[in-house]
Amino acid sequence: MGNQIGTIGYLRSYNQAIKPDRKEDFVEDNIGFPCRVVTGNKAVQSVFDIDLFKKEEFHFGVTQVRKDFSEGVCPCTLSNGKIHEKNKGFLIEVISKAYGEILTSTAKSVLSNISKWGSGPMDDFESKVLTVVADAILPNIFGKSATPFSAEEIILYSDGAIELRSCILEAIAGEDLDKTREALLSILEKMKTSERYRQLMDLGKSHGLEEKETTAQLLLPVFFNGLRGTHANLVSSFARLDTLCAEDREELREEALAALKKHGGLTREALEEMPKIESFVLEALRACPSPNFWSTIATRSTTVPYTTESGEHTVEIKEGERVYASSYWALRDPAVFDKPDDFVWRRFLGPEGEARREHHVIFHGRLTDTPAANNHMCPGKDVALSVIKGSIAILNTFFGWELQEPPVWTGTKIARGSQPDNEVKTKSFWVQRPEDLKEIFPSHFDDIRDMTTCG
Ligand code: HEM
Repeated sequence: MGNQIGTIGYLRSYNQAIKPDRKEDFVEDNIGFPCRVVTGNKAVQSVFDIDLFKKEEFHFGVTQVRKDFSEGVCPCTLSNGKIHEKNKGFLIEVISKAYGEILTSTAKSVLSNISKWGSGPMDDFESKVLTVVADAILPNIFGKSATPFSAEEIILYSDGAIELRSCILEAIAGEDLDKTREALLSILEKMKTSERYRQLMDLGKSHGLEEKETTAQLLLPVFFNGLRGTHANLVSSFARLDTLCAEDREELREEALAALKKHGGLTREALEEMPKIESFVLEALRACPSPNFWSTIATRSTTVPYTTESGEHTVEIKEGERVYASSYWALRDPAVFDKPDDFVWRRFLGPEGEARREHHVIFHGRLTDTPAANNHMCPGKDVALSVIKGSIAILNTFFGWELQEPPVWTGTKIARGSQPDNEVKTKSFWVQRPEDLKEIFPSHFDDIRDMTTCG
């Protein structure tokens, strides 16, 4: 298959274009360039080995980072070797500092944003959710900026900073990057005037990074990997709530309410007492993960062993071969997830659910693994899970809504990633259990109570 046909197939059918037959886990394919597509859950574990597979600098699968938007600095995610270790070491420190207050700021962000939403239809609901994510995460990294980062500029910058790979489409005629450039400059200005900018630069220096490199690592890795990644998975998790029956929604609500009451708010102890919320969120992230792939290049010719239902296999990979691993299909591998196409929100409960975390590879590693400077696992795993679980617990417990359309996921829409094919828009939004909301979050109650209440 040629590059052109491969591109058309992938852009048209996205995950479905690489649907596996489950007999072979390293399939030769073309998704705009020749590659091995890896879809088995056990097989992707070998792709995490950074001695065998490296990142293609500046490239994410079918897309590439525009060098003029990153000042020619390769973002952490796509760097290798010693440079990756410096970048990752710095970001691990930045993100672990952000983790301390993440639940307090998540509760504050969700409730203060909701107080501005009103109860009428919200056609821009998804961008409102991005503001929630930005307000929860960014103050823990940059301190309190005089002017907060806006969802609009984050979308403009992160959409424009990435383009289709040049070998796929020579150029997208007439693309207007002026707005992207303006958004980039606005984000940079807010970063530079933020409370913690100097501290961040000093931290970068202690990891051997110059100011330009430190700034670049705070841009794409935080605003694209971090915010857009968390946003896509939160929108999906929110929409999945709509697919549950009323009894199941109530069961999740009761669990969260008891934990929030007992601990007087969204604390780490409270979240630990919400295994059902956690299982629901992990299942939402399994059913439609964002990102849905990892692209790598073989560092040397090698023989990779792997197991499928039909037994033990080996595959010969040549040096320089592109290996494109699909988390979408790895998380739907029937060898490790029973009835993978069904949304089973209790899947990650109990001892069996605990064991299944080993196969939950959304963060580029097992959920039970630890991100480190010498692996490519996501350093924002705990921050992201706290924001998503905390937001879902508050939304489902104290609020009700009706969507304009029921969500549908086909895995065919590249522009939607993990989110439902149809944009999530609300028809109405209301407060429920106002007395409990007042008891647990008194300082937010006055701002919210004017919304229509119910229950
Ligand atoms: C649910 C939300 C998130 C998911 C599913 C996710 C997933 C991932 C995945 C799969 C990778 C590896 C990408 C690759 O190798 O191609 C990655 C890398 C990364 N993520 Fe996340 N991420 C999320 C949220 C975050 C957050 C909140 C942050 C930071 C605030 C963050 C920062 C990073 C960074 C810096 C890397 C590069 C790691 C490296 O190169 O070693 N992510 N993430």
